[in-house]
Amino acid sequence: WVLSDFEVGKPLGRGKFGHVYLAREKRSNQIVALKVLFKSQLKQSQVEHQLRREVEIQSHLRHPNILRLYGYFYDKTRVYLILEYAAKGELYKELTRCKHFSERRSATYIASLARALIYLHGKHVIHRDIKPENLLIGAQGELKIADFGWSVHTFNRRRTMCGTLDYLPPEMVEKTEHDYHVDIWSLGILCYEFLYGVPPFEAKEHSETYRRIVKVDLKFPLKPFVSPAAKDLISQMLVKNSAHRLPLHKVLEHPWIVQNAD
Ligand SMILES: CC(C)CCNC(=O)Cn1cc(-c2ccc3c(-c4nc5ccccc5[nH]4)n[nH]c3c2)cn1
Repeated sequence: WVLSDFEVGKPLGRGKFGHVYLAREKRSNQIVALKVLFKSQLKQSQVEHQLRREVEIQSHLRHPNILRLYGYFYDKTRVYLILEYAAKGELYKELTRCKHFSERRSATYIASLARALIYLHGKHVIHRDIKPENLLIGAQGELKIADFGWSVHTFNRRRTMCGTLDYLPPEMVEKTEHDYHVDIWSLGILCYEFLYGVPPFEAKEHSETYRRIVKVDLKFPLKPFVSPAAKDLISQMLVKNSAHRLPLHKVLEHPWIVQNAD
């Protein structure tokens, strides 16, 4: 691929390492999201090797709820990633607009994320940044995990450096070992945030958020009304001991998911 294969359109978003543009591949007329990364910035952040590895992993992932990486190319100064275009944009903007989602919409999203995570764990890939900022919505309203953070493999220092702490599980806050159970914790946080519009351990100060996470200080507000079944599922995922968190296949069998997910 070369840049002239594409007709580049409006910017879709700005990431830490570069911008994403709407683009059309001229021969096929296929609409894509073209992410442009500056080599200079990659070099100074020493992420070139990590980027190469993530591109390698992502290009082999095929799942309806994981944003596709179709390919990549580079020129003298930039690296270009050819990504799937998600026609209905960023999920967190939709969540902000709606304040919170219905139980049916939340359960449908959680079920598709659980299936995507089962697929990823089957490929020994954990720790996707599954917070709202990293989720996009496809043309049919389906959820797409768009891993902005390149946190595909086991270690991922990125999250603790910047971005929200709300999604960190106790074992990460306490800097102990962590494994794929972290994704079940994050799914529980996401389910809570879909239903209430805010993450469960949100606090003004980081130190207070940390304290609430390690204590699993889980409280369910009276408003908006959320069914006991939904609270039951969240309570089985936000468990301090990672081995006791509800396994992903059990999430898909939970009554709240079975009764509410499309
Ligand atoms: C290291 C590499 C393999 C990671 C690859 N993944 C990423 O770079 C993550 N990433 C995805 C994007 C991204 C951002 C926005 C979109 C969009 C999109 N569709 C929109 C519709 C309306 C308004 C905004 C939209 N953004 N579709 N696909 C995207 C893809 C940016 N970074």
